[in-house]
Amino acid sequence: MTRDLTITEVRLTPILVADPPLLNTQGVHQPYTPRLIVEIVTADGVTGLGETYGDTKYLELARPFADRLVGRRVSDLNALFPLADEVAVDDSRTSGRVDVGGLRGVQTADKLRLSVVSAFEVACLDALGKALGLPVHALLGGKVRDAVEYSAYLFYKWAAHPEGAAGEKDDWGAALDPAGIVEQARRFTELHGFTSFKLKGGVFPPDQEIAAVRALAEAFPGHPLRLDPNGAWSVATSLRVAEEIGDLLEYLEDPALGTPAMAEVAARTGVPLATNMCVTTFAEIPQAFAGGAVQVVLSDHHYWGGLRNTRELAAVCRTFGVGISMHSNTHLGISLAAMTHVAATVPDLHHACDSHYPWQSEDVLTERLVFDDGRVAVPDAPGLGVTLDRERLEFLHRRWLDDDGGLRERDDAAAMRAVDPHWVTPSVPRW
Ligand SMILES: O=C([O-])C(=O)C[C@H](O)[C@@H](O)C(=O)[O-]
Ligand SMILES: [Mg+2]
Repeated sequence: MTRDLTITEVRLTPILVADPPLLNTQGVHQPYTPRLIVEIVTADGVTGLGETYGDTKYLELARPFADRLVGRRVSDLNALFPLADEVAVDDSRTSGRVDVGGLRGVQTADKLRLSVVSAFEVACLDALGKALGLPVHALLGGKVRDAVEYSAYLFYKWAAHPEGAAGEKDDWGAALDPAGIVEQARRFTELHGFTSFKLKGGVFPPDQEIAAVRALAEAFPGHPLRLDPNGAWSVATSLRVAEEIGDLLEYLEDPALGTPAMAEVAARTGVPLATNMCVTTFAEIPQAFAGGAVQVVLSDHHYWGGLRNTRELAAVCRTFGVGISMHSNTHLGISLAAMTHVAATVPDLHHACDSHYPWQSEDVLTERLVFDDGRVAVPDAPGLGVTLDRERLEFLHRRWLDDDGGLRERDDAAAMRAVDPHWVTPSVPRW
């Protein structure tokens, strides 16, 4: 039977999804965060789904890119990259800028394009898989495991968004000290069975975060622990933390900002360093690997340009004896499915992946993905194996349409100013 894989329509739907008041070194998560849902429709009426960041800078690239795709085939994945190069990136988006206030490393024109391409690549793979009756992991060469392990992503958090701010209520309560973090971790294990834990740090002075890691180690002896202050510490502080709790950590994530500082820390501690900040593009790899700056790269298919690029990154890491795992920002089930498919195909994935998904009370799927014993079963249904809930999509899109513009750009520092009007993004090193 011949199939017509020609793309006849691309639908782009920006949405706002509820996000709890999670703290990081930049500030706090907004009550709602923007995401973009991509639907690619083929001549045969098959629809593929993808998901990426929904801030304006991505939307302004996604729209002209989507126009260029009509008439092409969902199997022409390599053509997505030169096609994306045709879309101009506004210089003001990149000059001297870092992504999301610095949480995701440099912001280059290529990286912005790749962050958009990734959603289209995933949507093409989903459509192709549905057309061929194959799961996405099969299109990537086949799974080497049946379930992918994720870690509990612990955050310092407030009980609620600031008084008067929009937002959904959550029942996690506040977590602002070691006891609160341990309680959050317990709840994560009860709900989802996670056995490894990552604490988002850089929020409180290092001694308080050291105390939280010690409390976790005491409550969960022998379980893998990570601490990620998003580059908030000096080299000296990073070394002190490594000295004090290094024996409790699976790895320390981006203790200091930038490859030279990470290399300095790495040279003077035996604690492995992971990053989703100093190696976020292929161009950054040579310097970081040559300098021994990182021992684990946290991939993220959104900004590395998709699932196939993630596998290429894994191959480069393997070549240089650098470990690989996965970073996460706020995301929904389409992306969790995509992460799970690609992670299932990477043989040397030896660390549990990060995922914000448990923090997301809203989704655009008819059925949420579940963590069982901290793992997501790799879907074997055609494509990604997920189904869009069009009513939910419409509802979340309506929220985006109704927003006066204040929430359409993720800005954790601005969200913090709702509570502390004098708050500015802390200069680095903060400690
Ligand atoms: O591992 C990381 O650095 C992150 O996950 C960055 C994220 O942006 C996270 O800090 C967040 O969303 O607050
Ligand atoms: Mg990180």
